[in-house]
Amino acid sequence: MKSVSIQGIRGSFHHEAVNRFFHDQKMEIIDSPTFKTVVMDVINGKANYGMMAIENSIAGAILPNYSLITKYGLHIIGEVVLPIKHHLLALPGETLDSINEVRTHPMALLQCENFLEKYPSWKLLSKDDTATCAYHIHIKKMKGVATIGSKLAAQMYQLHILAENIHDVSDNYTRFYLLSATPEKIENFTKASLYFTTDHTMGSLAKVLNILAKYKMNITKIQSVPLTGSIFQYSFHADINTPGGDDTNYRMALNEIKNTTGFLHILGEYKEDKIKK
Ligand SMILES: O=C(O)C(=O)C[C@]1(C(=O)O)C=C[C@@H](O)C=C1
Repeated sequence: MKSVSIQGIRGSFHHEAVNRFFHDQKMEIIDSPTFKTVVMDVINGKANYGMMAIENSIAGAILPNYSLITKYGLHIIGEVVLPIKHHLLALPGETLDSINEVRTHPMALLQCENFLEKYPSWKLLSKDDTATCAYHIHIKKMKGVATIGSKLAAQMYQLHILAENIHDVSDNYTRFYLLSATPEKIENFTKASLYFTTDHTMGSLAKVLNILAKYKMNITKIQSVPLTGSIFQYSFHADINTPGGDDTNYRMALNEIKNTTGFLHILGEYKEDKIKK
């Protein structure tokens, strides 16, 4: 059976992302405490793949993860766009009145600010991941303590849902990359992740963007990341839609971009995950 390392433990949104990507295919889930250890699991062959959150539609990009991917030369072989539905979970018998502390992942706290503002007396604690909090509440029988997490976590750790769908914005999505230590050829890929630098001359980034426009490549995301070893110089990550099937235009665009960039790496060519509402 193939394995996927996730940041956090089973029942987390990373676990949900694995389920969405692999559907009915049985995968072994490897719990890993940090994004760095997920990368190490993949590099050292402990896991075939790593699932890594890269951005949230409300909170934005997880910048250090871009650097982890490039520093360790990982390949992006898939994408998951997961609707994030947050629920308030606690031991059976608890009520909104009996709760005095909420512990969960900082992203979850950020995404549920409006709900939490209604309960100013609650102590809010940032922890490693939503599912680990659910597990601890269950195993240590933590009275008066709630977490914010998924329905999967509620089921797995026998917690009750005290309040459903407490995220501020109903359209709340997190995008994840599926990572591998070796490249995998994905037939008819519809998306590519490019990583490049431009020099500090006027219009150098615009040149790259114009080439992509000329070949009708839609940019779905562009992210600048500080270039290690330099002061205020940046590398760029661009995710683009590719036509799928005939990749002639895409290849021609890459050839032209190479001439205008310091370096150009293709981090992955994979299938786009379309948002399903
Ligand atoms: O704590 C979890 O359950 C996670 O999977 C982590 C994480 C994140 O890294 O942003 C994933 C998706 C949600 O946006 C909240 C938390």
